[in-house]
Amino acid sequence: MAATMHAFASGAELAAGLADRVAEALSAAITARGSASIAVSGGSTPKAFFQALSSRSLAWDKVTITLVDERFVPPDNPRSNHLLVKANLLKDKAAAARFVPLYQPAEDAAKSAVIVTQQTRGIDDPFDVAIVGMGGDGHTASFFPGGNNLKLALDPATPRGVITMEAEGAGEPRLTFTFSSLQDARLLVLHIEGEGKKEVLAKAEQAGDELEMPIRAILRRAASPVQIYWAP
Ligand SMILES: O=C(O)[C@H](O)[C@@H](O)[C@H](O)[C@H](O)COP(=O)(O)O
Repeated sequence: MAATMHAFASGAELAAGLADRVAEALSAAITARGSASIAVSGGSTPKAFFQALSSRSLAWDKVTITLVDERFVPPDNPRSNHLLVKANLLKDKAAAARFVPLYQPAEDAAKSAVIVTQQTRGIDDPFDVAIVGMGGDGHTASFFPGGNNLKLALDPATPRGVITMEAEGAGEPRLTFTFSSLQDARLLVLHIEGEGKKEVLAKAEQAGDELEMPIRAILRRAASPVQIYWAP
Protein backbone atom coordinates (compact mmCIF):
# COMPACT_ATOMS: atom_id res chain seq x y z
CA MET A 1 0.00 0.00 0.00
CA ALA A 2 1.49 3.38 -0.98
CA ALA A 3 2.53 5.75 1.78
CA THR A 4 1.81 9.48 1.83
CA MET A 5 4.46 11.86 3.18
CA HIS A 6 3.32 14.87 5.24
CA ALA A 7 6.42 17.03 5.85
CA PHE A 8 6.34 19.95 8.29
CA ALA A 9 8.79 22.79 8.93
CA SER A 10 9.06 22.00 12.65
CA GLY A 11 8.07 19.48 15.29
CA ALA A 12 5.63 22.02 16.74
CA GLU A 13 3.85 22.41 13.39
CA LEU A 14 3.77 18.63 12.97
CA ALA A 15 2.29 18.19 16.45
CA ALA A 16 -0.51 20.65 15.69
CA GLY A 17 -1.20 19.21 12.25
CA LEU A 18 -1.25 15.61 13.47
CA ALA A 19 -3.40 16.51 16.46
CA ASP A 20 -5.94 18.13 14.10
CA ARG A 21 -5.95 15.08 11.81
CA VAL A 22 -6.31 12.60 14.68
CA ALA A 23 -9.04 14.67 16.36
CA GLU A 24 -10.91 14.70 13.04
CA ALA A 25 -10.59 10.90 12.68
CA LEU A 26 -11.74 10.24 16.27
CA SER A 27 -14.73 12.57 15.89
CA ALA A 28 -15.69 10.91 12.59
CA ALA A 29 -15.56 7.49 14.28
CA ILE A 30 -17.75 8.69 17.13
CA THR A 31 -20.26 10.14 14.65
CA ALA A 32 -20.28 6.91 12.63
CA ARG A 33 -20.17 4.30 15.40
CA GLY A 34 -20.65 6.08 18.71
CA SER A 35 -17.11 5.46 19.94
CA ALA A 36 -13.47 5.64 18.84
CA SER A 37 -10.20 3.86 19.57
CA ILE A 38 -6.59 4.95 19.25
CA ALA A 39 -3.31 3.16 19.87
CA VAL A 40 -0.31 5.41 20.41
CA SER A 41 3.42 4.73 20.61
CA GLY A 42 5.87 5.59 23.33
CA GLY A 43 9.44 6.82 23.03
CA SER A 44 10.61 10.44 22.88
CA THR A 45 9.02 11.59 19.60
CA PRO A 46 5.31 11.81 20.42
CA LYS A 47 5.42 14.11 23.51
CA ALA A 48 4.52 17.37 21.72
CA PHE A 49 1.85 15.61 19.67
CA PHE A 50 0.29 14.15 22.83
CA GLN A 51 0.18 17.60 24.43
CA ALA A 52 -1.43 19.14 21.34
CA LEU A 53 -3.99 16.32 21.05
CA SER A 54 -4.95 16.56 24.74
CA SER A 55 -6.27 20.09 24.12
CA ARG A 56 -8.49 19.23 21.15
CA SER A 57 -12.26 19.44 21.67
CA LEU A 58 -14.07 16.16 20.96
CA ALA A 59 -16.24 13.67 22.85
CA TRP A 60 -13.27 12.22 24.73
CA ASP A 61 -15.57 10.23 27.03
CA LYS A 62 -16.33 8.08 23.97
CA VAL A 63 -12.66 7.45 23.17
CA THR A 64 -10.55 4.46 24.25
CA ILE A 65 -6.81 5.07 24.26
CA THR A 66 -4.26 2.27 24.46
CA LEU A 67 -0.63 1.72 23.54
CA VAL A 68 0.91 0.15 20.46
CA ASP A 69 3.50 -1.40 22.74
CA GLU A 70 4.86 -1.22 26.28
CA ARG A 71 7.88 -2.13 28.26
CA PHE A 72 7.13 -4.82 30.89
CA VAL A 73 7.51 -2.35 33.75
CA PRO A 74 4.93 -0.88 36.18
CA PRO A 75 3.45 2.54 35.40
CA ASP A 76 5.63 4.30 37.99
CA ASN A 77 8.80 3.21 36.18
CA PRO A 78 10.45 6.02 34.14
CA ARG A 79 10.66 3.61 31.16
CA SER A 80 6.89 3.13 31.15
CA ASN A 81 4.95 4.27 28.08
CA HIS A 82 1.87 4.39 30.32
CA LEU A 83 3.64 7.03 32.41
CA LEU A 84 4.50 9.00 29.25
CA VAL A 85 0.88 8.94 28.06
CA LYS A 86 -0.46 9.76 31.55
CA ALA A 87 1.81 12.80 31.82
CA ASN A 88 1.30 14.17 28.31
CA LEU A 89 -1.97 12.93 26.82
CA LEU A 90 -4.37 11.90 29.62
CA LYS A 91 -4.86 15.50 30.76
CA ASP A 92 -6.77 18.66 29.78
CA LYS A 93 -9.76 17.69 27.57
CA ALA A 94 -8.39 14.19 26.88
CA ALA A 95 -8.47 13.33 30.60
CA ALA A 96 -12.06 12.14 30.01
CA ALA A 97 -10.90 9.31 27.73
CA ARG A 98 -10.72 5.67 28.84
CA PHE A 99 -7.15 4.38 28.93
CA VAL A 100 -6.34 0.66 28.66
CA PRO A 101 -2.74 -0.04 29.68
CA LEU A 102 -0.70 -2.85 28.15
CA TYR A 103 1.24 -3.59 31.35
CA GLN A 104 -0.75 -5.85 33.65
CA PRO A 105 0.84 -7.13 36.88
CA ALA A 106 1.74 -10.79 36.38
CA GLU A 107 4.62 -13.09 37.20
CA ASP A 108 5.97 -12.66 33.68
CA ALA A 109 5.36 -10.78 30.43
CA ALA A 110 3.73 -13.79 28.76
CA LYS A 111 1.03 -13.96 31.43
CA SER A 112 0.57 -10.21 31.20
CA ALA A 113 0.09 -10.50 27.41
CA VAL A 114 -2.70 -13.05 27.87
CA ILE A 115 -4.52 -10.78 30.32
CA VAL A 116 -4.22 -7.64 28.20
CA THR A 117 -5.22 -9.45 25.00
CA GLN A 118 -8.52 -10.18 26.73
CA GLN A 119 -8.83 -6.63 28.04
CA THR A 120 -8.21 -5.06 24.60
CA ARG A 121 -10.34 -7.50 22.61
CA GLY A 122 -12.44 -5.59 20.13
CA ILE A 123 -10.81 -2.17 20.36
CA ASP A 124 -8.20 -3.27 17.79
CA ASP A 125 -10.72 -4.64 15.32
CA PRO A 126 -9.78 -2.33 13.67
CA PHE A 127 -8.34 0.63 15.52
CA ASP A 128 -9.74 3.93 14.32
CA VAL A 129 -6.26 5.41 14.73
CA ALA A 130 -2.85 3.80 15.21
CA ILE A 131 0.29 5.90 15.56
CA VAL A 132 3.56 4.02 15.16
CA GLY A 133 7.09 5.33 15.53
CA MET A 134 10.37 3.98 14.22
CA GLY A 135 13.75 3.38 15.79
CA GLY A 136 17.12 3.93 14.15
CA ASP A 137 17.32 0.18 13.52
CA GLY A 138 14.06 0.19 11.59
CA HIS A 139 11.95 -1.29 14.38
CA THR A 140 8.39 -0.17 14.92
CA ALA A 141 6.08 -0.98 17.80
CA SER A 142 8.17 -3.64 19.52
CA PHE A 143 8.97 -5.40 16.27
CA PHE A 144 12.72 -5.38 16.82
CA PRO A 145 15.28 -6.94 14.45
CA GLY A 146 16.35 -10.22 16.04
CA GLY A 147 13.29 -10.27 18.29
CA ASN A 148 12.40 -13.72 19.65
CA ASN A 149 8.78 -13.42 18.43
CA LEU A 150 9.38 -11.19 15.40
CA LYS A 151 8.15 -13.68 12.79
CA LEU A 152 5.02 -14.34 14.84
CA ALA A 153 4.45 -10.60 15.30
CA LEU A 154 4.69 -9.86 11.55
CA ASP A 155 2.77 -12.91 10.34
CA PRO A 156 -0.59 -11.76 8.92
CA ALA A 157 -2.08 -15.07 10.14
CA THR A 158 -1.26 -14.25 13.77
CA PRO A 159 -4.53 -13.33 15.50
CA ARG A 160 -5.08 -9.81 16.73
CA GLY A 161 -3.82 -9.26 20.25
CA VAL A 162 -0.80 -8.54 22.39
CA ILE A 163 2.29 -10.72 22.42
CA THR A 164 5.68 -10.50 24.07
CA MET A 165 8.96 -9.56 22.43
CA GLU A 166 12.51 -9.86 23.67
CA ALA A 167 15.41 -8.47 21.68
CA GLU A 168 18.89 -7.06 22.25
CA GLY A 169 17.80 -3.51 21.43
CA ALA A 170 14.54 -3.62 23.37
CA GLY A 171 15.73 -3.37 26.97
CA GLU A 172 13.06 -5.00 29.16
CA PRO A 173 10.74 -7.66 27.78
CA ARG A 174 8.12 -5.92 25.66
CA LEU A 175 4.36 -6.21 25.21
CA THR A 176 3.26 -5.35 21.68
CA PHE A 177 0.18 -5.47 19.53
CA THR A 178 0.72 -7.72 16.54
CA PHE A 179 1.02 -6.50 12.95
CA SER A 180 -2.48 -7.91 12.33
CA SER A 181 -3.84 -5.62 15.08
CA LEU A 182 -2.27 -2.46 13.67
CA GLN A 183 -2.15 -2.81 9.88
CA ASP A 184 -5.80 -2.08 9.11
CA ALA A 185 -6.29 0.93 11.36
CA ARG A 186 -8.65 3.37 9.69
CA LEU A 187 -5.96 6.01 10.10
CA LEU A 188 -2.44 4.52 10.22
CA VAL A 189 0.30 7.03 10.95
CA LEU A 190 4.08 6.68 11.04
CA HIS A 191 5.39 9.61 13.12
CA ILE A 192 9.13 10.24 12.84
CA GLU A 193 11.29 13.32 13.32
CA GLY A 194 14.85 14.30 12.39
CA GLU A 195 17.12 13.88 9.38
CA GLY A 196 18.47 10.63 10.75
CA LYS A 197 15.05 8.97 10.84
CA LYS A 198 14.39 10.22 7.30
CA GLU A 199 17.53 8.39 6.15
CA VAL A 200 16.44 5.24 7.99
CA LEU A 201 13.04 5.49 6.27
CA ALA A 202 14.72 5.84 2.87
CA LYS A 203 16.71 2.66 3.54
CA ALA A 204 13.56 0.86 4.72
CA GLU A 205 11.80 1.85 1.50
CA GLN A 206 14.48 0.03 -0.53
CA ALA A 207 14.54 -3.72 -1.24
CA GLY A 208 15.40 -5.90 1.73
CA ASP A 209 14.10 -8.34 4.32
CA GLU A 210 11.31 -7.23 6.66
CA LEU A 211 13.10 -9.05 9.44
CA GLU A 212 16.09 -6.73 9.04
CA MET A 213 13.91 -3.57 9.16
CA PRO A 214 10.46 -4.50 10.52
CA ILE A 215 8.99 -1.10 9.60
CA ARG A 216 9.01 -2.56 6.07
CA ALA A 217 6.05 -4.76 7.01
CA ILE A 218 3.97 -1.66 7.73
CA LEU A 219 5.22 0.18 4.62
CA ARG A 220 4.70 -2.80 2.30
CA ARG A 221 1.75 -4.81 3.66
CA ALA A 222 -0.49 -2.58 5.74
CA ALA A 223 -4.05 -2.64 4.44
CA SER A 224 -4.34 1.06 5.24
CA PRO A 225 -2.36 3.71 3.34
CA VAL A 226 0.41 4.76 5.72
CA GLN A 227 0.40 8.49 6.50
CA ILE A 228 4.00 9.47 7.26
CA TYR A 229 4.32 12.57 9.42
CA TRP A 230 7.86 13.99 9.42
CA ALA A 231 9.62 17.13 10.59
CA PRO A 232 13.36 17.96 10.67
O1 LIG B 1 8.11 1.76 23.29
C1 LIG B 1 8.69 2.38 22.38
O2 LIG B 1 9.85 2.81 22.48
C2 LIG B 1 7.97 2.72 21.12
O3 LIG B 1 6.76 2.25 20.96
C3 LIG B 1 8.90 2.48 19.96
O4 LIG B 1 8.44 1.69 18.93
C4 LIG B 1 9.24 3.87 19.45
O5 LIG B 1 8.18 4.34 18.63
C5 LIG B 1 10.53 3.87 18.69
O6 LIG B 1 11.51 3.22 19.48
C6 LIG B 1 10.98 5.31 18.40
O7 LIG B 1 11.31 5.89 19.63
P1 LIG B 1 11.77 7.44 19.71
O8 LIG B 1 10.55 8.24 19.44
O9 LIG B 1 12.26 7.59 21.13
O10 LIG B 1 12.85 7.63 18.67
